[in-house]
Amino acid sequence: MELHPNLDPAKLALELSGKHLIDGVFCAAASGRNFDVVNPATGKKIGEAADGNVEDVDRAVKAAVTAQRAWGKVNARDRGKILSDAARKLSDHAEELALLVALESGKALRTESRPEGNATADVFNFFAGLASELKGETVPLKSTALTYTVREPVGVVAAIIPWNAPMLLMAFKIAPALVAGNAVVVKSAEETPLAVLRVIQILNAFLPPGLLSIVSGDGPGCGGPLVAHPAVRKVTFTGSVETGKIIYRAAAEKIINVTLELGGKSAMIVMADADLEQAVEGAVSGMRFTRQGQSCTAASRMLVHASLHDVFVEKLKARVNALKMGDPLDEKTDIGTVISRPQYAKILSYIASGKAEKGAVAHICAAMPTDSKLAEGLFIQPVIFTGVPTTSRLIREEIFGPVTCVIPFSDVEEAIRIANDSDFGLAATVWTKDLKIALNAANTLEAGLVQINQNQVAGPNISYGGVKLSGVGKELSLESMLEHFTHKKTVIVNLE
Ligand SMILES: NC(=O)C1=CN([C@@H]2O[C@H](COP(=O)(O)OP(=O)(O)OC[C@H]3O[C@@H](n4cnc5c(N)ncnc54)[C@H](OP(=O)(O)O)[C@@H]3O)[C@@H](O)[C@H]2O)C=CC1
Ligand SMILES: CCCCCC/C=C/C(=O)O
Repeated sequence: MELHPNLDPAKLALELSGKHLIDGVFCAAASGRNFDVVNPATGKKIGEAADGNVEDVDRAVKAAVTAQRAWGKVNARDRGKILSDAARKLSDHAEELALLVALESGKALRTESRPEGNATADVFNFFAGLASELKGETVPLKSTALTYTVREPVGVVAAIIPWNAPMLLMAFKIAPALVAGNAVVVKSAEETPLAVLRVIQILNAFLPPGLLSIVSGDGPGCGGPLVAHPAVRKVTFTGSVETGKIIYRAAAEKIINVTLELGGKSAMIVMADADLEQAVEGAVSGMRFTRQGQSCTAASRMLVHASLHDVFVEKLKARVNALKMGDPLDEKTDIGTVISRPQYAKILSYIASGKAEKGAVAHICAAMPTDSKLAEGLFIQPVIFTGVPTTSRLIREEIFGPVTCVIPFSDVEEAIRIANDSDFGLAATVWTKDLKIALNAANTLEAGLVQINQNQVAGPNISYGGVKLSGVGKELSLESMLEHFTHKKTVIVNLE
């Protein structure tokens, strides 16, 4: 199979190996140690990442403090212009970035990694265009005083990112932070350090040294010191609830603001009058089967009116069965692998516990790849469970794998009750032709994002973030830049 003759992702991975990017230059870890980066589709090592520790973090943060002082004084529109030029460069490199992320994450190039590369550049473009919105207000306090507010950068931001959409979720954080006048130090996820390092390298060509650094390393040894560093004045994080709590506590010690995006157990409610074909398509895209379900918004609880339940399940099975699992770099592949051995084992244990539930039926879909090169690949066949009690861990816990449950309901009230009976509250969808039912459901669902008759947002400019255990704060909107990456300062001038 001859693929992308001018771009060799294996060569790119090796070139990026064993490096942080601190203060504008590539450097090795202070400890001299690296850890392996593995292609989850083959089990083979593709490179190494620098194993960062407190020393690396301290260098990155100190460089950020110095760079931010000057960057914060650059006119906002000029910062926006710089980021807009950088976004264009990211677009030029989108295919290379897609190949790298496909290689290290196992996400299929056509369905997942290429869209991620393009969306990453788009997020930078979006925030670059918002630079003029960094404005204040005048306050009618009294006629003998001029009272106004200004938006000031918070200073140095720590961005701790996951592996499921590493470039895109990093862009959610660093694009608004930089446009708002901050410096950023990123800690990448151990599984996916390479594509994001290349993104940071590309951006650094446009930015002053030290303004945007990236360190790789493990969570407690590298992410921990970054969050705790006295000069870090804001933390923005996407990942698990457990790590989110650790970060929230550490931020509380310093009384600094955090944004936490901690995943979900999103409900998709298919009412009796729904357009079934549309709902089934929404189930396939919403569950993110093409990413092995490794999405925080995955529609992992499908509540379907009892009158449609059986036919919905049959249609969904047929649709998922048609997806091709295989080599992530092959253009014909729909579904790649899961990310790592621990995640693979965790997902399989959920599937086993689901199968052991009384009354549960596991509908296994899509064929495993047969290519011997992929024999060690972390492929899991999508599973659609039916007959699972709503008390099951399958329905209550985030699996972050290609596993969904279809749950029948008999009336709208029951559907809403089941949907809200969750510790999470990130996203939900409702499928109906009845506008009144749709809007009532939107009003009562406990979720940060509710979509009606669709399961995909077109692009940035939504206020994205959850309630309950799904996190605090918003991303991807003007509000996220203003509220989470600036302080509002009030100035009162006595005119008497
Ligand atoms: N909301 C979402 O989009 C995501 C949710 N998850 C959920 O989390 C589960 C586990 O995945 P996992 O990768 O372990 O998630 P984590 O929350 O552990 O990892 C996310 C990021 O946090 C870092 N980290 C871990 N511990 C600390 C710490 N003490 N201080 C600072 N940073 C830290 C990680 O580093 P390192 O890579 O070194 O561990 C990684 O960069 C998944 O099954 C899924 O349910 C996971 C990813 C994304
Ligand atoms: C649904 C709103 C757009 C945000 C997308 C963030 C993606 C996260 C993920 O897939 O895990």
